[in-house]
Amino acid sequence: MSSAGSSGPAIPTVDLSSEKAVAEIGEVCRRSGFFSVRGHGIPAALVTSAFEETARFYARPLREKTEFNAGVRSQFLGYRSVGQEKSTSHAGGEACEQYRIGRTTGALASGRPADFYHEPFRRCSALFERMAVLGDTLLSACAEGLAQSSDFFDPYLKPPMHRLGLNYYKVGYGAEIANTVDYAMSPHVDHALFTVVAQDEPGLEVRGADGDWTPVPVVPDTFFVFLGDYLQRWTNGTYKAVFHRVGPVTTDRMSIQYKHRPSYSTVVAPLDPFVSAANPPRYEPFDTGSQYASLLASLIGDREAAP
Ligand SMILES: O=C(O)CCC(=O)C(=O)O
Ligand SMILES: [Fe+2]
Repeated sequence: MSSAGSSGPAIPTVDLSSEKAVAEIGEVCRRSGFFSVRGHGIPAALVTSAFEETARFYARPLREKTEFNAGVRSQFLGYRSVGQEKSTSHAGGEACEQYRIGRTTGALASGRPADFYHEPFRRCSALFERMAVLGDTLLSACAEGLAQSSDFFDPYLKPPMHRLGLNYYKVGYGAEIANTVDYAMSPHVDHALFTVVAQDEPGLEVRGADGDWTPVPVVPDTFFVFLGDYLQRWTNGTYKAVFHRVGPVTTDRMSIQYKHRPSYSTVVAPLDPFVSAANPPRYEPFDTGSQYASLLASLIGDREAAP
């Protein structure tokens, strides 16, 4: 395992093409829950074209972007305008424009099909598919790192509800929505097994076990991976979920975040191998269907355009 990062605790880098990768991932998920990956096989040109496509979308006039508005009927796929997502830590909103692609579930009444929301994002959709394969590889390694079989989590991902997020942080967006904090996205833990991030400019920061924030550098050909709530909950805290935020933005910035997620309505609670009389469940069950959907509705509201 090598290290990258100019300040704060070093960020370990795992080379996925190495035989040691599985052991390293297991170790780092217990220790801090975050690491960089290289040797992942996703072409740099695909990531570059996904960023270019994202920039082209955000350069469109607002009235065109709002045709793709996220809401209950889109199952929160699509466009979230600046500040539309409320902060969980201050009175304002998140100082960025956002977009989500992913599949919908038949368990909820759907309006427009997911294809409609993917239409402006052909390259990002191709990247999404590659990320899902990478996500499966990482999840197998996470399982093996827990001394379980590589397919241990597979029954909970049939079908998965992965998401690709495309965020744009323009300088001044915080002031535009009268935020009184200087960071651009509030500290939070993701509702996911883990998240894989590409940034075109630095800005992402992660909180370590010591409570200090570490900036995540932009390193060519690497992605940054951090664990979310669901793996911490399933493993009863053996694996660590990572608080993260986006600091003050001094240069326009984009991020692409891939969230590896279980199927709709999976109830995530500490699993048997991680619970005993000496180690009782430390987390309540969380329903990734109804509980997750009402959380999104409370944070994002419903601005979906009429079909
Ligand atoms: O922009 C980033 O780097 C991270 C965004 C994020 O944390 C999220 O969308 O959940
Ligand atoms: Fe996040």
